[in-house]
Amino acid sequence: MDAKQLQSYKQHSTLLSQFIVRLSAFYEGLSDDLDKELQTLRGHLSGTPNFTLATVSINKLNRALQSQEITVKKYNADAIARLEKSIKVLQKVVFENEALKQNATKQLITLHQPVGDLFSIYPLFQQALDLHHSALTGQFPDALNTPTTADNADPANPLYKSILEELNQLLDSYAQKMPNDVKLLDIKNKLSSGMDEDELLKSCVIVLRMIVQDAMSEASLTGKVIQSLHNSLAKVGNEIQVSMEDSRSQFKQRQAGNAVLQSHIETIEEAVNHSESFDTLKEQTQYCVQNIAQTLNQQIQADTAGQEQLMNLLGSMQSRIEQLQQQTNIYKKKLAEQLSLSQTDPLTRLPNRQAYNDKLSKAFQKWQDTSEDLAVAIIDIDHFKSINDRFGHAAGDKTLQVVGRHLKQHLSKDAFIARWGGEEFVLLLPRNTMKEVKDGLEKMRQALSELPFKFKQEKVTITASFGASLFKKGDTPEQVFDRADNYLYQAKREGRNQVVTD
Ligand SMILES: Nc1nc2c(ncn2[C@@H]2O[C@H](COP(=O)(O)OP(=O)(O)OP(=O)(O)O)[C@@H](O)[C@H]2O)c(=O)[nH]1
Repeated sequence: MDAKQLQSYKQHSTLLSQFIVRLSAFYEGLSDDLDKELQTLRGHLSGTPNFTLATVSINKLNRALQSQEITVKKYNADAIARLEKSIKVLQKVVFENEALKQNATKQLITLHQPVGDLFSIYPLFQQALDLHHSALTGQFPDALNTPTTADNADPANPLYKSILEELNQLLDSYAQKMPNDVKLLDIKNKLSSGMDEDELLKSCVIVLRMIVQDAMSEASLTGKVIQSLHNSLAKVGNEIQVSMEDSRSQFKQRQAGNAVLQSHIETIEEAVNHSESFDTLKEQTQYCVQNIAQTLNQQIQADTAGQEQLMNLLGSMQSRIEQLQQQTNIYKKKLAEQLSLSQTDPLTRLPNRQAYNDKLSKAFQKWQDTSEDLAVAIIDIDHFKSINDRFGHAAGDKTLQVVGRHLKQHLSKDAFIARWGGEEFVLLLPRNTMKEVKDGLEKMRQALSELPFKFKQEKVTITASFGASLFKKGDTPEQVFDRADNYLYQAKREGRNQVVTD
């Protein structure tokens, strides 16, 4: 080897050593054993490289890297499984947000593609993070290819909107229970004047804490009532036990007394049969009669004491049972109130969706049994958002109350109305032909459009769109509801303020 070749060889080996040192630093962090060996290798190659020792180190690293490959594959598979799980959870949470739901589905499809190396997992994490970020803030990063909004708490974001609505409804129901609660009033005020994302989250936490506390005190009250019922029943049980034992011992005493009486009577019989003189007979009989009178007296006393005891016991049992009845009545009333509260929309005081579902299942059963006509109608106030936007949330609330009352007033006795949610109401109309349903809804619609609303000195016309459908053979409640809902959207599409039916 000449000097030139030697020089070139030295240059190559220095370059290679530097490259290996850099590459080894890049791979640091995969495992402690690898890190140690990589450090050793870097030591052998830095300064004046010692290739003999470096070769030993490289051989060791080769073996270690082979087993690391399996670990990395497992790590990738685990990470993908976790990502999939978290996106599926997210999908359930954002089920009302079409854009997010679609992005989540796209992500799931990407996650099903094979992932080879360690680095291709990072973009997947990045996408999942973006998706979660969008769900939390309503912002859609460019990576998700969806429109972005500058404002985190974009009021047009459906998720933000639905959280606001839910919060509003919760506040309404709690405001009835605690009309003077400062925190609730504060949240209500902030809600009506607009909330940013931070405030919305803080308010949700406060309301959640309130719900948990309420549920806990409810449970503790229930526990106390049950405990008190249990104690009263245990006392009644003990008293009955004592009374039964007393009765048993009284019965034994009476039997003993009867035996004494019997023996005195037998003695008299004996005396009558065998006495030799009248005086002896008289003496013996007198003695026995005295004993009989004494025994009878004792028995009468014991009976009276026993009866008094029994009367006392019955008296105390009666008052305890009355007490129990009072307690159970109070509790029954409370349960009935709770049931009615849980089935009532706090704002309009109309039955809520839960109550509608209960009523529907009964009405559906009846329709199956009797085949009597049954219709479902859905009513949606037109451009309701603009009432909120122009006159404020409180005006929107008032409108919902007035419209709810108006609709209820126009219903026949056996019809049922519930607030479905937001600005939507749902009706169950039994024993009406389609024509009768349509005529009735038409009158309702007409009368609503003539109601004199006035906000901030401005006269406002409120109208609503109606969709209705009759149960037909083989229908499920969901199918009828969907048909009515489609008619409602047809009414909206065709200009609003109209009724569309089968
Ligand atoms: N004040 C108030 N507003 C509510 C309540 N529930 C829902 N909303 C609002 O109702 C509005 C409904 O708006 P959209 O679904 O866009 O419908 P819309 O403006 O009625 O328009 P169309 O239905 O298409 O005629 C949203 O702005 C909700 O915030 C509530 O309890 N009180």
